[in-house]
Amino acid sequence: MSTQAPAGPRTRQWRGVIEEYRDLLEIPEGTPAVTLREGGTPLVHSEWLSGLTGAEVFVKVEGSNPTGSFKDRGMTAAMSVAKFQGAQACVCASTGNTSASMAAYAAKAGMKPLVLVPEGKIAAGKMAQAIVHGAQVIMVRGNFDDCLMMARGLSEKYPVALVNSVNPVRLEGQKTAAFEIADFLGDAPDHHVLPVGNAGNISAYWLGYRQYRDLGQTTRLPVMHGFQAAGAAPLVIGEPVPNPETKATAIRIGNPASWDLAIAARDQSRGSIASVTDEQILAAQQDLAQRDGVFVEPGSAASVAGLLQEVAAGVEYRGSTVVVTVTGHGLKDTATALEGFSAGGRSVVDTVVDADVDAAAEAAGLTTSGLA
Ligand SMILES: Cc1ncc(COP(=O)(O)O)c(C=O)c1O
Ligand SMILES: N[C@@H](CCOP(=O)(O)O)C(=O)O
Repeated sequence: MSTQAPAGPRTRQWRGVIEEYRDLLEIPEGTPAVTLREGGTPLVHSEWLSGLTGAEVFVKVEGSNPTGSFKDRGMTAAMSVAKFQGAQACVCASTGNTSASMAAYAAKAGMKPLVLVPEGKIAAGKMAQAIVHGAQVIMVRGNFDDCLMMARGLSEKYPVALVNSVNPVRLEGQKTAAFEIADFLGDAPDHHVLPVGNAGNISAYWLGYRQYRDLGQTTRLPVMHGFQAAGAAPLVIGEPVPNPETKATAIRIGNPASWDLAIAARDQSRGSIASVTDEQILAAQQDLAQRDGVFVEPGSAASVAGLLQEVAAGVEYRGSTVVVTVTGHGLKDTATALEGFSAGGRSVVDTVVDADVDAAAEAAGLTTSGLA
């Protein structure tokens, strides 16, 4: 161990995606950043998924953003521009994460946040975020698609900025995840796997990958693999789903706003958009948590479930580089995670003992020479 003090700071502070990539973003010149220093999220090597696929698999952990999801990348951009253009209030429809993110950035910007959510279908953690950040939350008797129709209507009729991903500035912010991945790997990956709901994110990644390739920052484009929940898979069946249903409430969306952009990303990359069941999603959530130490929410685990499904079907990844985006933090929806845990046949609380060291050791199967 050195006895010398370090010469200077070991790390510089990450400045947030606008300041890190401003010259690559289409936002009005001179827009001051409303930022919580989002982005710069970990790209974690997965020994588990690499072993299964024969590829080098990395997990892009977007739950490490300030409000716990990838939405923050888009929200810093949309809210910065809205504020710069004089908006005093903002609105979004949400399955939870967009509202949590918008509420936090509205607080930072000093704007009034108005949230429209499908009644009874938002995970408790996300709802708490929106409320605690001071949003006015309106519950709608309907699904996300109804809420988005209302949010669009409100922004057309009243002076409120719409910050869902139909606002193109949101995609500008979200495409920075592709830049970060390419910067870290030194090139674009061969394959990119991610969950798809309203379809803004797959569109944003594709925008980012193409921009970097066109600028000569990368030599190739990845094949995009999107995954929807089986009960909410309009892009897979090729038509809107009037009553989408899935335990992965984040992606409980029947008529994605960025439909055409997502199909373009799929086709231009010679990729695919397929579906996975809720059982596969919850199993993948547990596996990722227990094998790689990354706890994600169910909607995020659709990407991991999708990769596992492709490997089981014999899709060949050997020798390639694969990035799997996991979009939101597991702590946002502990109820569904624990439900999935019990459904897998395990009791949530394993054991209760008296305050006694040996009783705890016995319950844990520990002996003085190791594990029993
Ligand atoms: C955690 C999570 N994952 C994935 C998605 C899907 O992203 P997108 O709507 O951009 O397709 C969402 C929101 O829809 C989400 O909240
Ligand atoms: N999962 C999203 C749905 C809205 O998506 P957006 O990207 O269009 O804002 C959410 O968290 O609300």
